[in-house]
Amino acid sequence: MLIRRCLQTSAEQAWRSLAGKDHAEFVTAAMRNLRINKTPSRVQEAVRLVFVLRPTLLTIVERHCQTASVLSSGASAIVTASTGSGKTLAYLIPTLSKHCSAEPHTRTHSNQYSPKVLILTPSQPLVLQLLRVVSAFPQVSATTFPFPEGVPRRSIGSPLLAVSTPSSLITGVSPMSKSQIKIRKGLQALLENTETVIIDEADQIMGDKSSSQLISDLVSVAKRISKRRAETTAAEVESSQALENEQKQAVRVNTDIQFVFVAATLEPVPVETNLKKSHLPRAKIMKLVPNVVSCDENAVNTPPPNLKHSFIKVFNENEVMPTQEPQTDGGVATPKSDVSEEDQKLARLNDEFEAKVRLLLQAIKLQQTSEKISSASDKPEQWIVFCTETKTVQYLAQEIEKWAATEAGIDGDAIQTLALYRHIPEQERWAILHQFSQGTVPQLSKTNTAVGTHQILLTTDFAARGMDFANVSKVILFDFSATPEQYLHRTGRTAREGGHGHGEAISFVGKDDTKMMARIEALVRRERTA
Ligand SMILES: Nc1ncnc2c1ncn2[C@@H]1O[C@H](COP(=O)(O)OP(=O)(O)OP(=O)(O)O)[C@@H](O)[C@H]1O
Repeated sequence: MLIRRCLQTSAEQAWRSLAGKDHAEFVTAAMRNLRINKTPSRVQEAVRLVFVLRPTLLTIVERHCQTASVLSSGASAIVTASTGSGKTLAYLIPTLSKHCSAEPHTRTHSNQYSPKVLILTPSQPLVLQLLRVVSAFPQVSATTFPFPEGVPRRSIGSPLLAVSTPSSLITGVSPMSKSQIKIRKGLQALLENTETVIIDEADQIMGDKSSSQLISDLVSVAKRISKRRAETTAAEVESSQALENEQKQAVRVNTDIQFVFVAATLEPVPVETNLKKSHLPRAKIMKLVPNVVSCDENAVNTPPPNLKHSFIKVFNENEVMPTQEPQTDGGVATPKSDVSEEDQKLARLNDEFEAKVRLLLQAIKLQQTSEKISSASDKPEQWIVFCTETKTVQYLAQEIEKWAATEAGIDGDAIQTLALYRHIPEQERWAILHQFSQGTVPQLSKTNTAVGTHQILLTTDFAARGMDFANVSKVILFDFSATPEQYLHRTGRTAREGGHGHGEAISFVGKDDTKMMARIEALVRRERTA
């Protein structure tokens, strides 16, 4: 424990020392820190890595200093910071620099396909997004797990990093059977050379029964592997004459497989009284990995600093709901309405829905007309509209297109709607994600060149977590969030760029959403006044 703390402190000092350096010093210090081999190609790669990432790296080092130092030390950690604050690079930089700079694999076992770093994330789009981020590190060999079909294993070789979803991991390690024994056996083979396991969106993964069972299996398999490694290493180290006592202990410490749990939301906000504390994700993690270190880089469950929140009520606040029983008022009975309560509710929901559609169209029109004032930029204005149900996404996509084609003063050709949801064919889904993340609108043939283009992604919670689109200026909650966590993740698709980005979240609030709105307003106010 003491050795681990020493390692952590020295790593923290090393990372902190990078933050205040000028460029030349920075490169030298970073390279020394990354302990890159002095072979020409490695030096070139290291320089490229440091130069390409330098501005981001500097802020990350400053902002996520505790995370960088804890992860460099090899300790298991829970990393929490708000959406868009740069958690991905905050865990990738120390993890990859540690593994890239390590001397040639000292502990390679028979399974040459076992990755050094395994990352689990809840959905396939996030798997691909992560691989895109990792491609900025030229020396890192990364792949999906299961390994891509049709690619010979020889050409994959020994990947440094593999990314998977919980369900793909289970299928990959045990394709024919879902029996616990087979899965654990498969995990044993997969983790043979693994040194770090990262669980992104950890609250979502720990909140799902089968995924959380998988994490528990991973931890127990990792314990067994770590124990075996420790025994082997201890025997080798003890017999070595060259190492000092302290060095021998340090080698022993590093035989543990490191677990890193990453999340923007980890506890319900505020903690639900009817939930047992032991069922909460953080408690579950701490039970599984008792020596885990918490790196709460800013308070957990907080919205990004530059995000503006607006709530628009779409119901008549003065309307009095009829009660079920006839009321007596001074002896005069109020007659019971002919229309059933259920029908009245349906009529109200219908009115609210229509009001939301009108508001959305008005907002688009306002955007289009204000764009005429500012000169059109080459990048489209990007919005994300969240709906609860797929059928609302499909309906809105059609409605906006129809409206834009006929509405006076609107250049329909300048507006592109993209509808994204879970059950859309995979090819189409990738095309939409690619188009929106690139911010390209190739098929638009604007008639009015003074008008900027406007790209509107209509989606469900399928795209609420983790998706990183650089230029989203507005998130509209067409359907209000059911929980504060859902609110934080949906609205967190804007105001990103490591916390430097600005954005606006507009929520349409129905009568049934008022209690949740009060909770969320309190959360947002708490953050503003903090
Ligand atoms: N210091 C920085 N300056 C500018 N951009 C940054 C900085 N740090 C990170 N970014 C960028 O901010 C974006 C958001 O980062 P990332 O996807 O890691 O967020 P996150 O914290 O994981 O959010 P979420 O919880 O929503 O998944 C990325 O495009 C990243 O490159």
